[in-house]
Amino acid sequence: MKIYYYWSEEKSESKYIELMLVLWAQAFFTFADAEGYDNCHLGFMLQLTGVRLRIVLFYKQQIRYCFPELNLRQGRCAMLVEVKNLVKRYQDVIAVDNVSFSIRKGEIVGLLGPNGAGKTTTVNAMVGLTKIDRGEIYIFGKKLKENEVEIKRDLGVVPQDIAIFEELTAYENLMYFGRLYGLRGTLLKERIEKALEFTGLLEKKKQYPKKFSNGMKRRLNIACAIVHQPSLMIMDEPTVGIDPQSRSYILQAVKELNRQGSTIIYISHYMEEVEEVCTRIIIMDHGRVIAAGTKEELKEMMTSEERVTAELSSASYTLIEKLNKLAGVKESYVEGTKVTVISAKNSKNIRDIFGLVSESAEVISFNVEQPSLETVFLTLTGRSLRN
Ligand SMILES: Nc1ncnc2c1ncn2[C@@H]1O[C@H](COP(=O)(O)OP(=O)(O)OP(=O)(O)O)[C@@H](O)[C@H]1O
Repeated sequence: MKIYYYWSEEKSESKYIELMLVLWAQAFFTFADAEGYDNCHLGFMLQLTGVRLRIVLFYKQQIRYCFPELNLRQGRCAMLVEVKNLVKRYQDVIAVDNVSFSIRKGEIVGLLGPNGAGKTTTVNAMVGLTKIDRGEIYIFGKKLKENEVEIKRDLGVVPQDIAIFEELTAYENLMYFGRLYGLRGTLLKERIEKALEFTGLLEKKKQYPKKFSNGMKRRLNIACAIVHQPSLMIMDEPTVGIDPQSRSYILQAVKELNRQGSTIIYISHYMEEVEEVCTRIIIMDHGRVIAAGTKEELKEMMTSEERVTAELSSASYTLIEKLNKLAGVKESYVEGTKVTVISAKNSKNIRDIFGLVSESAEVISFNVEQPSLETVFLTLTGRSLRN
């Protein structure tokens, strides 16, 4: 079992005592590296503030024991983002209805839902653009309400509507946004070059965005959001209205940003994009979170049966009778030369099905059908994602 230890970033008055404590602890435990808590089941945290020592034990990223008192702020350190019971109303419309979720460092979390589901309102609240009616938001372990300026310094936002200056060149746009984040001098120039290179716009740096295609504008929008190399990126539908080539470029860039250390919240109503880039998905509808998990977990949650189809050189009713007698098979039927077999979940009868169909005729194709996220969404909401 790996053990993780975490040092609070609060100023300690004695680094020497901290060091002694670590040396003492190391005599008893094997440590995982400080970044590795995601894989750790058990951990402890020592914090020394002034003369006060606090010991926190956690299990599966949850605080289980804290001495001398439970300090929730520290408890949230394992989570990069925590949204709790968020409510936002616009007159009669409840845009966000008691939404709670948390995000760990290193994740790419997809916020998926149809138009009007409450996705943009949720992230606008997270970046302080929308005043909320109820709830709490913690980012980097700090309460947004009290630490907005500090939090925003390490946050990158790609808004749904392209937010660039058409009358400034691509380079000047980045200069503007870089300065907003406090970058100056050589560091600013280096970061601009990097952001332009990253988004494939280096050769266009002296050009004005009004001459850019929509895809290039979207890429410049992203460059402006990453120029200060934020730890957390929020991308609100960054691929709307662009050509497939630019879309693929942006999706690759999202993955690369994550490899370089950014945690990403990716909002979309394109199921296939979310499936491609996200490590976890939160599905919203009518202002609520209706499901969350990895795509495999979501599919698993929704599937009650397994479906196998086989295209054969010829298909007979004798084969159907034999298939129907197999353990776990609920139903099988034939349409022309195509045979479909529906079994209960986890029947583990694929080998037997293949055995029977291949005995009976030549197998042209054999597919074990996987449920799509679209099916998951339909099952959960009763409507298609892009209605
Ligand atoms: N400024 C506003 N004034 C009034 N109602 C609003 C406002 N902003 C959003 N709404 C309403 O709140 C609900 C949630 O909207 P929101 O934009 O958060 O959804 P969304 O999931 O981001 O949708 P989309 O994919 O279309 O951006 C909708 O019913 C919308 O009409």
